[in-house]
Amino acid sequence: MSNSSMDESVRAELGRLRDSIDNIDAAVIHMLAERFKATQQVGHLKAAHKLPPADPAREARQIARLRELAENAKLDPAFAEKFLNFIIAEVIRHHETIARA
Ligand SMILES: C=C(O[C@@H]1C=C(C(=O)O)C=C[C@H]1O)C(=O)O
Repeated sequence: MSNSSMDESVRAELGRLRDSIDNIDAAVIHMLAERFKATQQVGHLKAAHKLPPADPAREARQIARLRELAENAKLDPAFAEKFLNFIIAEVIRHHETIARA
């Protein structure tokens, strides 16, 4: 294989992989948008019934569940936990804003 044809096959493979990454990123964004739609509704429900924005017991159950899912999927469970905590922190911030409104 000459240098130029090897470069071309690498470029094509990189392009295929990046197309797949772009599709996955789009799916992640759409799934997050749906999740935030649901959590906003939870925020309004909690505010209407004077429930606290955060529910640490629920969070602990979710973290345990996601860590197990991550392990089964060969994803670093510590990363899965950090990722969920990052999202939950944003959700709680939204719930606090709703409760103050
Ligand atoms: C969405 C909720 O509110 C908070 C956010 C959570 C989440 O983003 O999954 C989980 C627990 C709560 O701290 C909830 O109580 O279900």
